Amino acid sequence: MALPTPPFPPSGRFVEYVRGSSRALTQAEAVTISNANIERLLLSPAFTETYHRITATSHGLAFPLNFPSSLSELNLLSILALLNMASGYRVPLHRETGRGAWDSIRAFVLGLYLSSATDGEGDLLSAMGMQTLSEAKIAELLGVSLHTERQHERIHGLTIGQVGGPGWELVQLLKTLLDETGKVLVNGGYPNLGSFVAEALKEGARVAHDKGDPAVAADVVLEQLVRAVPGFQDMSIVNNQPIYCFKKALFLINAIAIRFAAKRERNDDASLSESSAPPFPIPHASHLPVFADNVLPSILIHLGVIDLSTTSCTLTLANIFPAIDGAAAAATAADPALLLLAAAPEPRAQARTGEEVVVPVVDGPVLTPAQTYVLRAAAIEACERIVSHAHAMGAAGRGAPWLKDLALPDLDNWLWAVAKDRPDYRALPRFVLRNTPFF
Ligand SMILES: Nc1nc2c(c(CN[C@H]3C=C[C@H](O)[C@@H]3O)cn2[C@@H]2O[C@H](COP(=O)(O)O)[C@@H](O)[C@H]2O)c(=O)[nH]1
Repeated sequence: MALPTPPFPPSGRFVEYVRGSSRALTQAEAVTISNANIERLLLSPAFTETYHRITATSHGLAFPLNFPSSLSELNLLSILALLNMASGYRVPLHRETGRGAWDSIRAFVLGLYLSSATDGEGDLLSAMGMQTLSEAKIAELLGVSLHTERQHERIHGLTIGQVGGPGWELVQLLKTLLDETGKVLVNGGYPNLGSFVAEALKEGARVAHDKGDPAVAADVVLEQLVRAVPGFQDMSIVNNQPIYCFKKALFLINAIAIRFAAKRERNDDASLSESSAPPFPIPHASHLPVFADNVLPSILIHLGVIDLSTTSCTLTLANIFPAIDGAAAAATAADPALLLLAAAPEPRAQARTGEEVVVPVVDGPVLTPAQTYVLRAAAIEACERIVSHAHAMGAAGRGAPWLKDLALPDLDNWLWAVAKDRPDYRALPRFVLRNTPFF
C-alpha cells in the first residue's frame, strides 16, 4: 500500500523540515528517547574506545580510479549516492555476491565506470548512457540473477527457472532510478548528474555568500536535488504527519564535503593556482541531519537509545526486535543493551587463527513503509539529541573532553560502521523494507 506524498518543504527550509518532521513524528508515535540512555551510550566503552578509530578510517568514498577531472569524480559520487539503497536486499546480495548493499552498489558503479572506458558502450554514467542500460547489463554488473528457481508442480525433481525474485526486483529499482534521472537531466540540458550537482553547488555558494552564512549552501543544494530528481524525493505522510528524510541527497552533500574538503582548503588559499581546485564550490556539511537508512535506527534500538516499548499499538512497533539472544538477555537482567555497550568481546576465534569470524547474515523483521518512516525519523531525532547531549556534557566537564565537538555526520558514520566492526554487532538484525529506492 503506497503512502501519500506531502508537498515539498517551503523553499530555503529543507534541512529544517527534515529535523522538524522527524521530531514531530517521533513524538506523535510516542517513541521514547531518554537522556539517561543517551548518556549511558556516550560514556560506554563501546562508544568511547572505538569512536576515533572508526570515524577516522571508514568511508569508502575514495575509488581506486584516476579521474580525468574533478567533475568526472563528482559525477561518479553523485550516481553512487543516487543508487545508495538496496538495504532490503542485504541477505540475497550476500548470498549471490558475497557483499552487502553498500559494497554491491559501489561495485556496480565502479563497473559502470570501467565498462564505459573499455567496452565501447559509450559513457554509461552520462544522462543519455544511464537510460540505455538493459536489465541484463545491470544484473551482470551487479552480479545477481534475474531468475528464481521453483519445483515443477508435477514432475518431481525438476526445477524451473523463472524471471523474478530479489535480484530481478533490485534490478528494476536500479533501472527506474537510472532511467528517470537520465530523462530529467536530458530535459534540463545537462550532460550528466555531476554537472547538475555542480550547478546546484554554485547556486548554493552564491546564496550562502549573499546571506553571509556558509551553512545555507547545503540547504540550497538539498532543495535543488530533491525538487528535480524523483530518486531523491524521500518523503511521505504517516498517520497524517508529513516526514522528510532525504537520506541519499544528504549523504551526497556530505560525501562531496568529505571527498573534496582538502581541495576546499586549497581553494580558500588564494596563493594556489586555479588548476588545483575543483571547478565547483564545496559545501559545509557538519551540521546536516543524519542519513536515515535501516542500519542507524536498528543499531540505536539495540543500543537502547530508541525505545519502542511506549509506542502506540496502531503501527505495532513495540516488539519488532524480540530479545536478540535469550541467554545474553538473561545474563544482563532485563537489558540486552548492556552487553553491547561494554567493550567489544575478545574475538577468540580470530585471535587464535587470525581469520575473520564469520557471522551469518540474517534478515531482521520485514516492515511496512509507514513503520520504516517512523523508525528513520526516530533515528534522525535520536542523533540530534545525542549530539546536543554530548555538547552539554562537554560544557559541564562530564565524559570525554572531545564530546563537545561531536558532529552529526561523524556520529552517523560511527553508528553505520560500528555495526560492521564487532562480531556481536554484525549479528544484530536490521529491519528490512523491500522495493524502496530510498535506502
Ligand atoms: N546512514 C548511513 N547509511 C549508509 C552509509 C553507507 C556508506 N557508508 C560509508 C560511506 C561513507 C561513510 O563514511 C561510510 O563509511 C551506506 N549506507 C546505507 O546502509 C544501508 C545498508 O547497507 P549494508 O549494511 O551495506 O547492507 C544501505 O541502505 C546503504 O544505503 C552511511 O555512511 N551512513
